[in-house]
Amino acid sequence: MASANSLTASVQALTLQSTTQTSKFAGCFPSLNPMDIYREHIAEQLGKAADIDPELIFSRLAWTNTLDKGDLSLPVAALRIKKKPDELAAELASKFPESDLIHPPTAFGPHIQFFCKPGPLAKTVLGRVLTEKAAYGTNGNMGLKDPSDPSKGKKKIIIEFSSPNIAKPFHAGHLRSTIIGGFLANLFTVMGWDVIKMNYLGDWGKQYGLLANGFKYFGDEEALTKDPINHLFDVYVKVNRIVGEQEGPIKELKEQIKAKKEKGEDVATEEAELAKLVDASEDEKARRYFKSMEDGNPDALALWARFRDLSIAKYKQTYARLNIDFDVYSGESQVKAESMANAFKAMEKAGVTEESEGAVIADFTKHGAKKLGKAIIIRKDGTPLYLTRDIGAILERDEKYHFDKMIYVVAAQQDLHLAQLFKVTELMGHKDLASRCQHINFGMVHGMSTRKGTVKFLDDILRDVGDKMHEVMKKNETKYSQVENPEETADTLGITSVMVQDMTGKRINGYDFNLDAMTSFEGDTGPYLQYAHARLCSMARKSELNIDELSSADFSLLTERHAVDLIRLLASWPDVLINTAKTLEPVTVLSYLFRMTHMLSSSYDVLKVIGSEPELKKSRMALYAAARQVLHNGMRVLGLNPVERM
Ligand SMILES: NC(=[NH2+])NCCC[C@H](N)C(=O)O
Repeated sequence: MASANSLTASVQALTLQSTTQTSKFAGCFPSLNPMDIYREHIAEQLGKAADIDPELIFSRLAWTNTLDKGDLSLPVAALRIKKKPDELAAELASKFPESDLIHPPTAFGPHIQFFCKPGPLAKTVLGRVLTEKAAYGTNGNMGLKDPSDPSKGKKKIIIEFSSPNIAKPFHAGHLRSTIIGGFLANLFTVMGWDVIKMNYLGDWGKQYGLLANGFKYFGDEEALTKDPINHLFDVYVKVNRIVGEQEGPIKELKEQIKAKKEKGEDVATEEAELAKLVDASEDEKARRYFKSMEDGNPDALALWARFRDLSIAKYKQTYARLNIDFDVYSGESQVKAESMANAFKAMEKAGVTEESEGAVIADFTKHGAKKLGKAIIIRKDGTPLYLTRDIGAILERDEKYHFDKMIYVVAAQQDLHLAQLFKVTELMGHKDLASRCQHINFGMVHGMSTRKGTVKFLDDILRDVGDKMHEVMKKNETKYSQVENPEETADTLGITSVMVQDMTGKRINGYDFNLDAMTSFEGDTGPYLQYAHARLCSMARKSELNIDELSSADFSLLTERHAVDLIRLLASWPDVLINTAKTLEPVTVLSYLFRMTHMLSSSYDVLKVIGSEPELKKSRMALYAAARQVLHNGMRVLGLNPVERM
């Protein structure tokens, strides 16, 4: 399983080996990243030939988006030499000495394009992929506090994601947060960070009172243990219906009182009646119940804790299907009153808060942040709010974990909330803490529902997509009969479909949840990606070669353009990961993987394995095995489970 924990092991093995082999350039790891061998080489050679600081050249060498632009490119304007860039590029290109590693470079406008010579590249890249396996592309040095002194340890990151609300549906926003957060956790893990995965549950508030009372009327012990999430939701819906029914008469009576008062009539009877209605209402009972929780009533807290524990146990099962396990189940309930009180004092002292109609508010417009408006910090009745808890929590986490970075993966609908949280933190005097925090947001998903109805629990969605994939698989009888565990494979393919659809665009773009589109084999979909992986696995089986011995193949036989381009693409995988650590976009990885699958599918006819001479067969199989490995590594970072047959 591609849990972040198993990824950690791959990273560590390689990092240890790389620290013994360092480069004179900062951030250059030739033993981890083949392209760094080339960057180092170009920087030194060009530096010497043209008398330019090699460090400057090294830091300006960029990767390319398409292979026709070279393997590395140097935008010469960045060298800050007073000459027309086009002329300078031509001049420097001509000065570049003959090299074993690089073809004579060409100037293309203001860029110099460098193309690697295929022979040595194939040897380095394929050799490494086949021996480093899951560790190829990882870079444990990126997460070190001090890359020149590993004994100082790793940087620590908290990634808070998923964070559903107990007893309410797990909606599309939580699904996206789960997918993106899981991906970020894997990404930072392969970059050598110490990652803490945190789930901040919506597990506190008046809705709990409602739920607890509702459970007295509609609860069923057996149903609760069997399927807590669905049962609690049922109870929640039923008791909410009563709340809805009671609202009408209360509202009516309030209007009557208002009208009578305007006419100057006596309303004593009506007011007494209203007080009675309100007092007996579920809403008021819920408020009282929650108050008893806040006051520490042991019975109320015990019931709440049971609901919470059962829900978490169930969530864990669902997360496991997505290859995710959390290190910490925190939640709104876990924020200490003391932390909120301390935060409140700090806010008061810093002049962030003020009184307004009995409540305490923060008016950001007075603190140079017009767009953030005003926010209530403490309600009129003295109770804290969602924002207040987040303020307490951010301080607690800072104290407890001493993190270098914290990411909140939350829908763009909460942009204002997180901006307010970070601003308050800064204004309270924790500017440094605020600067270590980042909101990773994302757009909305429309129309997420199952085929049978609109129930929006994650399990239902995953089951539905899995069923659909099962139908698709059954259509190919011969293949279907060879799949060992078709149900499990269908489940994996379904989950892949959902996740790939989610990661196809930039995070901020919303999309329509489209069951037919995501489960199709046409286009860049999850099933297509899995198919590409399964096909490479099948090729390895049919070749009857020993995959562990392929690194001894003669790579110089791989001379065709298709082979060379594929190797060049495999060479860039470590750079793709480094770039992803900057964009923090799953699509950066995903589009790389689809580029590879397209290249593979156009290679099969040209680079045949079966039927080729033994040596050629072996070297081509080595190429495909390396491609499979990188595909596998990329899918694992995305949180996908690559299948071997389908
Ligand atoms: N620290 C936070 N506020 N995280 C986001 C929590 C999301 C919240 N439970 C919701 O469903 O809307």
